[in-house]
Amino acid sequence: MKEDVAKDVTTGATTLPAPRTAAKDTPAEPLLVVDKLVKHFPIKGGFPVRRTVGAVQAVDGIDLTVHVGESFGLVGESGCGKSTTGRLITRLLEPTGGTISYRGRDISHASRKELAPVRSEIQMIFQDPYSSLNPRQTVGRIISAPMEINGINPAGGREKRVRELLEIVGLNPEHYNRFPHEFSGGQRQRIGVARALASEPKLIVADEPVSALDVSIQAQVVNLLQKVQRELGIAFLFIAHDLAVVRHFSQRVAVMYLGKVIEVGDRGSIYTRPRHPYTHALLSAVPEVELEESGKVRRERIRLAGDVPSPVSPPSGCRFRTRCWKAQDKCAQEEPPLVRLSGNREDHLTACHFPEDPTTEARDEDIVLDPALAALEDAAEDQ
Ligand SMILES: Nc1ncnc2c1ncn2[C@@H]1O[C@H](COP(=O)(O)OP(=O)(O)OP(=O)(O)O)[C@@H](O)[C@H]1O
Repeated sequence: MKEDVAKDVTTGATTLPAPRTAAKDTPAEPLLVVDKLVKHFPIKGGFPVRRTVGAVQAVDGIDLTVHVGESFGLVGESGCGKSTTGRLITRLLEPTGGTISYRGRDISHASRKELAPVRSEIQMIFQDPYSSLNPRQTVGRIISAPMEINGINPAGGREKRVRELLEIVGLNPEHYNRFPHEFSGGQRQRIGVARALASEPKLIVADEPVSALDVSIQAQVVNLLQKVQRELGIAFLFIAHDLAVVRHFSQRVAVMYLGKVIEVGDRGSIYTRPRHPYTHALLSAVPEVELEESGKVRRERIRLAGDVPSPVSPPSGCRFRTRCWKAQDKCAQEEPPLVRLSGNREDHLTACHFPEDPTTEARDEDIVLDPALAALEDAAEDQ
């Protein structure tokens, strides 16, 4: 992103510099490799001496690979360990076990000093655009801070670059000296995107970046992130509980349940032929308002019984078995490995002893997007 931002001569609009990778090519080079990653938060108890009496098994042995320039979606219900995974990858948290490799280098336990060159390349966008921006700093200060920290000196100076970034994210460069409270939620999230871009990242971990926003605004911010991902070739780990948003944005998707990845694969495969009952249930729970209105047959919604069990003492074997309508004795005894099932594409892996039928299809119709997101998706497909 050191390239100068070009002015479109016909419209005068600022456009993004040339992409680092051909956005529509299938990315193959691994950027981030997560191997058997574990994060257990200790629970302290006892009196008078406090000791560890248990652990919250927030992330319990997950494998993920994000390729250069790829958008990878991580989905699952609240509490399944998505945010913890994002914070481990950005090294805001120290892993309990496993490894995180970035561009072939193990950064799992790298010191602050060792992490310094990597920190600028891996950025995070947070869920809450209100608490993630310092209210006492101007927008200019907020966005230029990563450049200062990482010693980035763009041609023309940092202020010029901040103004360019404001324009790239759809904000008025004249608002350089304004404070966060002067902006709406969507605008604040755009400031968060500009701040993430300021350090010229190769990977952005976006943790529920639109879930706090109004649906109409969500579409705009997703559109911006998609533009950034495609045009700058920045890889994204897009964390969301909303399958519709992830489908719109991500080329590959991993589904988490209680600290484990239970299914992973390319978007088409996961959404049209989910093999894990949990993925199937999540897909069936996406609102089908439009489907009803259009008179199409309504797919039966799978209602998951009960709540997600406690990550302090997760069920034996398959963690989903206590809510699964297909569970048998084997599910309590043996943890199902995450493997390719027959009939699936090579990169579609599922952890289930009794998976869904591979011929189950037309799942696409289960996913009815909010009209604003649907319009956006249509526009993206036309490009
Ligand atoms: N610092 C912490 N100390 C103890 N437990 C924690 C800590 N952070 C997260 N947890 C627990 O780890 C589990 C996973 O939390 P996490 O926030 O990663 O889930 P999530 O899928 O991102 O959910 P949400 O969307 O609600 O944030 C939860 O049970 C949570 O209570």
